[in-house]
Amino acid sequence: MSQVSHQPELRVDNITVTYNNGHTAISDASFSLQGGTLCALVGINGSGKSTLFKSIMGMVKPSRGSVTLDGLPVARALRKNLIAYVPQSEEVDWNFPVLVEDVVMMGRYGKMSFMRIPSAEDRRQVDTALARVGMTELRARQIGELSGGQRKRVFLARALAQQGRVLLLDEPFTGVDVQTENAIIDLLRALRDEGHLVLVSTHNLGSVPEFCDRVVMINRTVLAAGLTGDTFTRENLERVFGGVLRHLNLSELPAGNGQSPAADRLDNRPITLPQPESTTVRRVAGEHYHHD
Ligand SMILES: Nc1ncnc2c1ncn2[C@@H]1O[C@H](COP(=O)(O)OP(=O)(O)OP(=O)(O)O)[C@@H](O)[C@H]1O
Repeated sequence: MSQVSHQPELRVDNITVTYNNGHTAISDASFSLQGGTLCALVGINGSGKSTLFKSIMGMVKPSRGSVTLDGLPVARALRKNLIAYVPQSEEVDWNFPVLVEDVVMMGRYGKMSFMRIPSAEDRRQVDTALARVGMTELRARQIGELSGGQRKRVFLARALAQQGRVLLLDEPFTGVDVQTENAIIDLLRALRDEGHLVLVSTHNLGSVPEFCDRVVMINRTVLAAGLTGDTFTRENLERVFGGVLRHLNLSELPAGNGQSPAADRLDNRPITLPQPESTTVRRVAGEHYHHD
């Protein structure tokens, strides 16, 4: 992606999303974000993070409220290819026989004619995107032959090739090694510096103050949103994660007075977001960590 000419504004206004089975996953959720921002979306399992992404992507339709980009209804913004989405890897069929470079070329489809014949520019953007995620050497491999971390890089490259102004990433750090996590973080920072709006859901709370300018905290609605130093506080973490946050030493976090950036307090400390399962092994802040 190149420097964006104009910084986008994403507005989510009072959206409510109810699935066909009657379950309301999000109620009255609102926040807005400007370009040149790297924002974390945090919340427990089932709090509605993927639902929020899917409603921004027009994949589920809110029964109330609206999502706009620069004042355009999101459907129009999507038709203009302004928003790119990197889904959770579980949502992808890995048995589908397709080469890495073809997956990345899919990011260009919205810019091609009906015949989908790639132009020199399309090929150049695919080359650039593959290089930015360090996957040039594996471009001719089948996607199903790659490791989990490599697959994540490929889908990130597909989003880069799309050249959207807004980039949504659903848990890009799950199952990746520290080196890949650092590479992804560096890339997201570069995109932010180029003026893109990057919204990333993550379970790795320890890395949030380190790399995110802003945070949106949800549990079926937006409970807090703002600058990380003001928002990623003990008080708000307790509201979002409640009693399940027993592994976090809350006394070491700021109390929520906006004075003290949480980043100073969280360096190199493993913080976990407990899962509903009774026993999980999770990589937290670069370490393998076991809890019951
Ligand atoms: N297609 C669907 N039909 C009915 N309910 C759904 C559907 N998709 C999700 N839900 C429910 O909506 C709620 C929010 O789900 P969502 O996937 O948005 O959560 P999440 O925050 O992304 O969770 P996780 O951290 O586990 O990925 C959950 O209770 C889930 O069971």
